[in-house]
Order: sequence, then structure tokens, then C-alpha cells
Amino acid sequence: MSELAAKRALRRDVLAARARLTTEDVAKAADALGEHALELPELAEAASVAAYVSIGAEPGTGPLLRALSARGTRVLLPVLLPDNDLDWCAYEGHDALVRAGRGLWEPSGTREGRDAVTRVDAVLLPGLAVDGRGLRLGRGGGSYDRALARIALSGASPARVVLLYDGEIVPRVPDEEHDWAVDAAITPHGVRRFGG
Ligand SMILES: Nc1nc2c(c(=O)[nH]1)N(C=O)[C@@H](CNc1ccc(C(=O)N[C@@H](CCC(=O)O)C(=O)O)cc1)CN2
Ligand SMILES: Nc1ncnc2c1ncn2[C@@H]1O[C@H](COP(=O)(O)OP(=O)(O)OP(=O)(O)O)[C@@H](O)[C@H]1O
Repeated sequence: MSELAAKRALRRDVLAARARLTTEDVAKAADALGEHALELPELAEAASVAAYVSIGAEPGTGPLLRALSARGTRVLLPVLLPDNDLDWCAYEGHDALVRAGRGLWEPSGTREGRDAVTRVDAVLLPGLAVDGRGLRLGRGGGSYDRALARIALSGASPARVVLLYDGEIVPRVPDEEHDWAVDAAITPHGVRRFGG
């Protein structure tokens, strides 16, 4: 199987497993994810964090976004652009989010530009799986690959942390040239660090 076909197959399996979670499973996991994330030193020390607004059965960020905001951390959220790249905009509470395409909720304030992600202290990434090398599988748009490439090019080194369910840390994620590793994964079970 080609790496591309293997990526598709793994995406399909993870999404099928997530589709079996109940609303209660997702809510409980979101609370646990939030607790672990808030204990992470990289996040405790961060003045600004790029995060995402979880949808459906994705690892939930609701409690985490509220807690980060409450403790005074500046939070940036992605706005999906027509070419699948990401712009960034400040989180100003859930009431300020608007419905966007693909089931997403996005901020509607001033857009800070594609490079805004290079100026944060930590990036919380959505994902479908990660392996022991920290290589991450996303939804396939290459949006976060581009954000991570931009960060590397800028010379910045924010903590890069993917949020996942426990079974999504797998032996191996099919990789391609453009894939970038993350530093850690947070699951409802705890924190797993890669490399370094
Ligand atoms: N919450 C969240 N925000 C994100 C991402 C993500 O993965 N999750 N992205 C990561 O790059 C970017 C958006 N890319 C996306 C690409 C595809 C789909 C998607 O396949 N949506 C499904 C519905 C998903 C659901 O309801 O669970 C669809 O369109 O059918 C969503 C976002 C930026 N914002
Ligand atoms: N730095 C980049 N610049 C432009 N396109 C890119 C870049 N990195 C990846 N891509 C493109 O994005 C597409 C999807 O890549 P891939 O399947 O690795 O996405 P993913 O990591 O699963 O998704 P995401 O990064 O959105 O979470 C590929 O067609 C790839 O060519």
C-alpha cells in the first residue's frame, strides 16, 4: 500500500472509532484533556496559544479554551482559507464564534494573518493519530503541515502538542516528505512526549 493509501485507511478507521463515541464519552474526555493540558508546563508558561474549536467527536477543546481564556492566556483560533491554509483570529468566548464550512465554528474578529501562528508560545493541534516519532496524521488538507512549516521557517520553536484519544497513539503513521513532528500528545489518559 502506498503511504497515501495507508493514510486514507488510517483516517477512515480513526473517524469510524470516533463516530461510535457518545456525547457523554466526548464530554468526559474533553474534561480530562483540559485538565492534562492545563498542567503542562509549556502551557502554564505560555502567554499565547494557538488552539482549535473541536467539532463532533473530535478530542474536545471547550473546557480547555474557557480555562485558558480565564487565566489570561491569549488564544488564537484558525480560520480555514479557500486554499486550505489557515488564517488566525483571537478567541473572544464561544458566543463570538460563527458557523463556517465543514461543520466548523470560527472566530469572526480581526484576522491576524497566516504568519500569526509563528508568534505563539504553544500550538495545540487537532489530529487523528500520532506515532512514537511524533509524526501526526491530520484530516488531509495539509493545513497544519503548512502552519508547522511556517513556524520552522520563522525560527520560532513553540511547543507543538496534538490532542487525541488514547487509542490514537499508534505504532506508525504513514509519512510523507512534508510531514512535521509534534513534541507531545495529550490524551484523556495523560501526556506522552516524543523525541528530545
Ligand atoms: N476543529 C477543527 N478545526 C480545524 C481543523 C480540524 O481538524 N478540526 N482543521 C485541520 O486542518 C482545519 C480545518 N480543516 C477541516 C478539514 C476537514 C473537515 C471535515 O472533514 N469535516 C467533516 C465534518 C467533521 C465532523 O463533523 O466531525 C465534513 O466536512 O464532513 C473539517 C475541518 C482548521 N480548523
Ligand atoms: N508546506 C506545504 N505547503 C503546501 N502544501 C502542503 C504543505 N505541506 C503539505 N501540503 C499539502 O497538503 C496535502 C495534505 O497533506 P497531509 O495528508 O500530510 O495532511 P495532514 O497532515 O493529514 O493534514 P493537516 O496538516 O491539515 O492536519 C498534501 O497534498 C500536501 O501536498
